[in-house]
Parts: sequence; structure tokens; C-alpha cells
Amino acid sequence: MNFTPSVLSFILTAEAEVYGIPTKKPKFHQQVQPSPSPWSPWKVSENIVTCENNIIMQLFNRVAFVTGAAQGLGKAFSEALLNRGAKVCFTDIQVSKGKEVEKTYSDKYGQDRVLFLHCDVSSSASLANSFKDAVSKFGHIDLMVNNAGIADESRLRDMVNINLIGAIEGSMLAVEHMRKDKGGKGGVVINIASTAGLTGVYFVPSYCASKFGLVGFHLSWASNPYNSQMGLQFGCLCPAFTDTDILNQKEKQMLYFEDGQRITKHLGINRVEKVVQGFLQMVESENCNGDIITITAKEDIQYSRRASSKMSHL
Ligand SMILES: NC(=O)C1=CN([C@@H]2O[C@H](COP(=O)(O)OP(=O)(O)OC[C@H]3O[C@@H](n4cnc5c(N)ncnc54)[C@H](O)[C@@H]3O)[C@@H](O)[C@H]2O)C=CC1
Ligand SMILES: CCCCCC(=O)/C=C/[C@H]1C=CC(=O)[C@@H]1CCCCCCC(=O)O
Repeated sequence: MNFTPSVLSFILTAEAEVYGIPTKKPKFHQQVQPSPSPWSPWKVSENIVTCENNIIMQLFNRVAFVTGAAQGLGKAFSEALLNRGAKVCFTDIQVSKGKEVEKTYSDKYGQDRVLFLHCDVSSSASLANSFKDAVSKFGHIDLMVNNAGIADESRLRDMVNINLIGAIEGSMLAVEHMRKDKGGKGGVVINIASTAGLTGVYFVPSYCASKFGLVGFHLSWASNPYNSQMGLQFGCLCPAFTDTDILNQKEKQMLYFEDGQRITKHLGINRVEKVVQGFLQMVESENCNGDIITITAKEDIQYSRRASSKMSHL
């Protein structure tokens, strides 16, 4: 469905109010000099709409690539992006589920905005091929969301391969494609880590290791002093327990199963909508480089910006 800019502006503003999406950039614990946003400067054209709180307009006609998105958080992030006028290539190893979601989203948002592709992030070739196919359909990618993940202490190598190496390789494909100094248009890379990437969790130690690794990768790229000239930004989302299938754990998938269940109950479980809200705040921010957003059930969405490096002035 095609809306005129003014109708779209009205719909998205109203929707933002319903979801309680803040229109001001939140305060950070620590401020660093931001690099220019790849989303700006705004050119007024038929595709890019300005309105008072233009934060919600920035995704219009942007192209996103989301991994692990046939269900759970990835599916919800994809729908939120489509809702805001973006085009989305969402990918997963679950093909029939992905195709079903593709049909639903195509009917709702238009075939020209939606593409599902099989992509196994644990395979370099699968990632590279699906990324190439997405570029063939949409022309380019503006936003890479490395979301695919598993939590299974009995599949250590798979877990590191999917959660860490898959996200690193996805990020690097996006960097090579987006960097302005190599002919790209710039863009944003969001890695979906976890609060388990910021604090030790004794019943999922290897899951933690994979997510700590991803946070380290994020912090390293976010502190790259050349990001500004490459037009790149790196954001990292760290949800705590969230109501998706990943929490349907079998006993062998974690250590100290009963402790895990008790602690999960004590800490509470996020609604997917709250995590989507944090995700949108990050991707709609004028500059998310270095941001880490944590989302827990009992607290507000928390921001920190800590990508300044001891090396960046050397
Ligand atoms: N739900 C939670 O409590 C939290 C989840 N996360 C992270 O959020 C991300 C999304 O997880 P959820 O939506 O919660 O779980 P989910 O299990 O519902 O979704 C994960 C998706 O990843 C896909 N996937 C698994 N292996 C894959 C592979 N090799 N290649 C491509 N796709 C693959 C699955 O098919 C599934 O669709 C994960 O990275 C997870 O670690 C982070 C913090 C908390
Ligand atoms: C009902 C069983 C619950 C099992 C939880 C589990 O085994 C694994 C959960 C991980 C899945 C994705 C995550 O990121 C979860 C770990 C989150 C740890 C949260 C740490 C708590 C904190 O924020 O301090």
C-alpha cells in the first residue's frame, strides 16, 4: 500500500504515541563525540518525509537484513521495521515458517518490501549468498541485524559458531558492503547480544561466553576512529530473559536447570514488545554508534555509551 508523505507521517506519529516511543534521544551514562549519522543529512524527496519528530520517519525505504527471523525477536524486529516503511530481507534456517511469515508480511506490507531467504549463519557461504541475493532484490542494505542465536550448553561449538562467528561474519559482510570509502552508502550494524554478555550467568556459562564475545566485537568496531569516514555505526542490544521459544529449555541445555528456572522467575521475563521498543529506539536514534541497550523485565530500558577507546587518540 502506498501512502502520501503526509498520511504516512500522521499514521506513524499516532502509532509512536500508542507504543509510547520516545521522540527525544535518551541521555547516556557517558557521552562521546558522535560521528555523523548515515541516515542524515535529510533530503526532502518523495521518499523521505520530515515531520516534527522525524525520528520515526528515518526508516522509511531503508533496507534491512535480519538473521534468525522466522520467529521470536527477529520476526518482531522485522515487522516493526516494515511497519515504519522499511524494506526487510528476513532470513532463517526454518524455511516453511519463514515462507509463511513472508506471505503474511507480503500481503500486509507489499511484495516489493518483503523477502524471506534461507540463511544458516553458521555457514559462511550461506550468509554470503543470502546477503548477495538481498542486495540483488533491494539494491543495497542499510541496516544489518545479527539476531540468530541459540542457548544450548550441550551444543558448545554450534552455539559459538551461531551466536558469535555468525554475527561477526554477518557484521563483516555488512561493513564491506556499506563502507563509503569503498563505494557503499554507509549504514548501521546492530548485534543482538544479551545481558548474559555483560554479566556472568553460572547456569549458561558458554552461552555467556558467546555473548561476551559479541559485546567485545561490538565495542571494538564501535570505537573504530574511521567509522565516521566509512559512514558506519554499531549498536548492541542486550535483552535479559524474554518471552520467546529460546526459554523453552530442556534439562540438558543448561547447567543447574532448577536454579535457572528459579532465577528466571525471580528476575521476570520481558515481553517481546518491550525489546522491540528498545530496538526501535536504537535504530531510530540519530546516532547509535557505541550504544548498548539493556532491557530487563523489572527496570526501564537502560542505555550506556561506552565505545570510546583508550586507543582512539593515539
Ligand atoms: N529470548 C531471550 O530470553 C533472549 C534472547 N536473546 C537473543 O535474541 C536472539 C533471538 O532469540 P529469540 O528470538 O529469543 O529466540 P528464538 O529461538 O525464538 O529465535 C531464534 C531464531 O534463530 C534461528 N536460528 C537458529 N540457528 C540458526 C542458524 N544457524 N542460522 C540462522 N538462524 C538460526 C532459529 O531458527 C530461530 O528462528 C538470539 O540471539 C538470542 O540469543 C538475548 C537475550 C534474551
Ligand atoms: C525456564 C528456563 C529458563 C532458562 C533460561 C536459560 O537457560 C537461558 C536463557 C538465555 C536465553 C537467552 C538469554 O539471553 C538468556 C540468558 C539471560 C541471562 C540473564 C541474566 C540475568 C541478568 O540480567 O542479570
